[in-house]
Formats: sequence, structure tokens, C-alpha cells
Amino acid sequence: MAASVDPDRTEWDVIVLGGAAAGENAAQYATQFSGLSAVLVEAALLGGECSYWACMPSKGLLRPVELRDAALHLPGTAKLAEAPLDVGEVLARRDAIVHDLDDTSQIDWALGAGIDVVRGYGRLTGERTITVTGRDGATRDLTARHAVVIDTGSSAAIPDTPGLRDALPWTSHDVTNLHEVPRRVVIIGGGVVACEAATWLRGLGVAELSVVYRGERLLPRQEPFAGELVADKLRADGVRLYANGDVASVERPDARDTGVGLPHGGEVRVTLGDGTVLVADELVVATGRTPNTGDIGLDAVGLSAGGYLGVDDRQQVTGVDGQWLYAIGDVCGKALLTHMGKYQARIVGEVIAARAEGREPDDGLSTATGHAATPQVTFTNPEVGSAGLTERQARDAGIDVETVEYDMAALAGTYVQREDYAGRAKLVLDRAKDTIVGATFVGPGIAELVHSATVAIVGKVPLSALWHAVPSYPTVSETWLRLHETLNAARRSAGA
Ligand SMILES: Cc1cc2nc3c(=O)[nH]c(=O)nc-3n(C[C@H](O)[C@H](O)[C@H](O)COP(=O)(O)OP(=O)(O)OC[C@H]3O[C@@H](n4cnc5c(N)ncnc54)[C@H](O)[C@@H]3O)c2cc1C
Ligand SMILES: NC(=O)c1ccc[n+]([C@@H]2O[C@H](COP(=O)([O-])OP(=O)(O)OC[C@H]3O[C@@H](n4cnc5c(N)ncnc54)[C@H](O)[C@@H]3O)[C@@H](O)[C@H]2O)c1
Repeated sequence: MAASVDPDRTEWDVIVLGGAAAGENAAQYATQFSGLSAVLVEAALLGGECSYWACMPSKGLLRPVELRDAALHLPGTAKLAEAPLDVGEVLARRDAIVHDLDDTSQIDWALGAGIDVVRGYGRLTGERTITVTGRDGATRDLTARHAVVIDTGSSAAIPDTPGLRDALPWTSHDVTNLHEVPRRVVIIGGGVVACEAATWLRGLGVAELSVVYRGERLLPRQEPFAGELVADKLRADGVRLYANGDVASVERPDARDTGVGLPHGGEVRVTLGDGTVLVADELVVATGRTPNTGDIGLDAVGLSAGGYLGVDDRQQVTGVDGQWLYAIGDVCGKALLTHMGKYQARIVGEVIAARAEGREPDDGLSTATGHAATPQVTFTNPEVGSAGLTERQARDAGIDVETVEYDMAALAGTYVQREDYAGRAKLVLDRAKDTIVGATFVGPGIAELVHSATVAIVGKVPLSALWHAVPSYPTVSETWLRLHETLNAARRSAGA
């Protein structure tokens, strides 16, 4: 189908509400071999959070910080790295990475792929129908012949702490698109966003940085040692960590909306539950996400607004008859990660194409297998990479668990990287099947190691077969060999 942006067109085979990367993939997979037509309805920038406000700018800010830290800890480059980062250049590269918040290249991609784009805010109005409101307030009614896919994503959640909203704190949008580096910053939250943001803010020169979070540990969804190793490094870099830190109130007398990434007013005072007062020039809220389902017309199709959308393994929304409504990405709450949203999109696109032809999709068109191995890399220093289940999750799932851990600092492959390498690996095994159900690696430069674990988990490769997968010397992948040897030794001594 030729691309068109015909302003009078009202009907397509597939409507995707929300044009993030996942939505783009769903439209592509639904149309590419089927002859179906699709339109993306996008209220802001085509490409969504990841391209402009999340994954891409954050990784662009983290890379120079990581590189300088690695150089500082290697004889021969340490002196070269003593100079602080060139903040102007780092921010300019970040701006290039987010295309100066211009989505022309993504629009060109969509139209080139034969996918239409309608700009505006869409709401369901009934079965397979959406009303889009443009920036000028004009409305347009769209109908889908076969399917509607919801990809409206999520937004930063702001807790109901007294004074917090009125203080106009930075969210992930501001901290990834910062234009000034404040001298003193308080971050509320201890998850992925907080830990990554603390890493780049300190690296870019924030002089006083405090992180206040609920619970004992950073990165609470990971194996406990992950948060501990990240905390050790943040502390060593001068970041103050407030575990079990409840924020009682926030005061900022002259909060002002100065624009994205600029300080939103003057000094801010953050009072913790134990009476500690932290004074800063900016406050960052990183306490989780809220699905964007509050105002997308869910009541028109019999669903409640505000929560995550329940879906089955074909990403079809549960509680709606007729096999026409699907949801992908953050909005379905399965895994708030770009690559998992795009995986769901690939499956959903093919499911829609099959059903449009009148056939039920084959069993392989299910997101169950991929989700059982969900990989994630947190780009802190050290990096935290994981796939599948933690030990806790595996035990809760009733699996007969066996675990093995290894200190990655003992590898030749990590010693050549830096003298002070600190890292740890852990495998979670299903004892009965002798297969891996979870893996965690923590250390500088482990990001690319994660996919080997994902392959082992998805392929259900027995350990006896993995033993013959020989890692190159001297690489970080030799972690696999040492984990095998450690496990064999433990099994032998248990047997003896
Ligand atoms: C700081 C940060 C860093 C991150 N880093 C990573 C990372 O490194 N790797 C990773 O895998 N994940 C990362 N994530 C998570 C990742 O950004 C999200 O999982 C991903 O963006 C979710 O994509 P999505 O498809 O759900 O939609 P979103 O990216 O949330 O986009 C939804 C789109 O829908 C549009 N929209 C919403 N409602 C409507 C409507 N009613 N009508 C029309 N359009 C609408 C919005 O304008 C938006 O463009 C990060 C998140 C944050 C906050
Ligand atoms: N590299 C990546 O893959 C990457 C990077 C960033 C974000 N993400 C995704 O984005 C999602 C959102 O990340 P996030 O860090 O915002 O959320 P999160 O749910 O991962 O972490 C929230 C943190 O805030 C703490 N918290 C919650 N309420 C609090 C309060 N009132 N006071 C103090 N602490 C409080 C929690 O204890 C937790 O530590 C994650 O699920 C993650 O998958 C991924």
C-alpha cells in the first residue's frame, strides 16, 4: 500500500494508538507481508519515550562517564582522564542522539514502510473506533477494519508526598534532557532510573548528590548483590545514599516552570521521616511509572481507566470480546523495557495478520517463551545484567532451585580491563531439568554477556551441553567456564 497522509481518510485495517518504537513494530509486522494497511496515532513525537526521553539520551549521557571511569582506573590512561568531562560536548552529543527532539526521520521511516501517521491525541469511542483530537482542537474519527493496538506507554509516577508536586521536581524527561548541571541534587527512588541518573549526574559534575529510597537496597528487583555492588561504587564516588528513606515533605518557595531540563526554581528542602533535611538545587523523582490509560476511552469498551491493561500471551486485551483489541509495551505492565515491548509488537503484528486472513495463529505466536527469559541491562557503573528469574522468583514459582556464584574479579578477562574490577555472576538452575532459569552478571562491561544467558534460557540448553560451549581467552565470557567449574566442585563435594 502506498503511504498517504490523506486528511480525509477514516478507515485502515489496523490502528495503533501511540507511536512508540513498539507501535511502529506492530504496524510494520501487521502490514509487511499481508497487504493490510495501518496507521499510527501519535500525540507527541513518533518514536515515544525511548528515543527522546529515556533509553537513548540516558545511554548517551552514561557512555562518556563510563569511559572516563575506566580510563581513570587503568595505568597508562589514568592521567589522561583526570580532566573533567566536557559537559557541553556531552550534552551536544545527547542532543544529536535525540535528533534535537525532532521526529522527522521516524515519520520518513513510517511513510517509507507504507504506514500512515495521524498526529493527535486518540481515545477509544467504541469497538474498533478511535477519535483523534489534533493540537488545534479539531477531531477526526478513525475506524479499524481488523484491530486496534494500544501502545500509549507510561509516565513518571509522582508520590503524594506533601509539597512534592508543587516543587515541580524533575522527572525522567528533565534528567535525560538536562541543559544545566545543578550543583546539589536529591534523587527520590532507588530503581533503575534513579541508579542510572545518579551515575551520570555525578559523572557530569553534580557536587552534592543524595539518593533517598525505600527499602534496604538499590535495584530491589534484582539479585541482592547487584544493588550492593552499585551502592558500593556510588558511595566510593561520593554519592550519599539514604536507604529506608521516606520523604516526609518537600518545600520550594519559588518553584517555576522554566522548561525541560532547567532548574525549576530555587533551593528545595527535602525533609526525611527521621527529621534529616537535605537542601538541593534540584530534585529528581524516579519512583516508578504510571500506565497512560487514564484518558484513552477505556470505559467506551467496558474497561476501567488508570491501570495496566491485562493481556493474554498473544497480547490480546482480556475482558473485551471480538479479537480486535491488543496492547503492547509499558501499558500492559509485563516488562517495562523497550526490547520487550518490541518483541510483543512483532508477535502481535503477525497475530493480527493471521487473524485477518481468517486463520488462528500457530502456537509459536505467543509471548510466553520470551517473557520467561526477560533480559535487562542497567547501565550503571558497574553494569547490572540479568535474564530470567532471580533466586527468590524461582523459589516462589515452586522450582527446585540450585544456585552457583562466581567472583568475576578473578578472571584474566576482567583483570586486563581494569585493576580494581569488582563484579559477580550468579546462575539460578532448575535442578530437576539441569537447565538455567535465571542469570545475573554485575560488573563493568557485562552488558553483552546477557544475551548468552537469554539464549541458554530460551533454548532450555542442559548444562551438560553448555559445557562444550568454550568461551574465548581472555574474555569476560569465561565467567561461564568458572561457573561450571564452581558448580561441579560443589556437586562433587555434596556427593562425597
Ligand atoms: C530514564 C529511562 C531510561 C530507560 N532506559 C531503558 C533502556 O536502556 N532500555 C530499555 O529497554 N528500556 C529503558 N527504559 C524503559 C523504556 O523507555 C520503556 O519501556 C519504553 O519507552 C516503553 O515503550 P512503550 O512502547 O510502552 O511506549 P512509550 O515509549 O511510553 O511511548 C508511548 C507513546 O504513546 C503516545 N501516546 C500516549 N497516549 C496517547 C494517546 N492517547 N494518543 C496518541 N498518542 C499517545 C506518547 O506520546 C508516546 O509517544 C527507560 C525508561 C526511562 C524512564
Ligand atoms: N536500562 C534499562 O533497562 C532501564 C533504565 C531505566 C528504566 N527502565 C525501566 O523503567 C521502569 C521504571 O523505572 P523506575 O526506576 O522509575 O522504577 P522502579 O519501579 O524500578 O523503581 C522505583 C524505586 O523507587 C522506590 N520508591 C518508590 N516510591 C518511593 C518513595 N515514595 N520514596 C522513596 N523511594 C520510593 C522503590 O523502592 C524503588 O527503589 C523500570 O521498570 C525499568 O524496567 C529500564
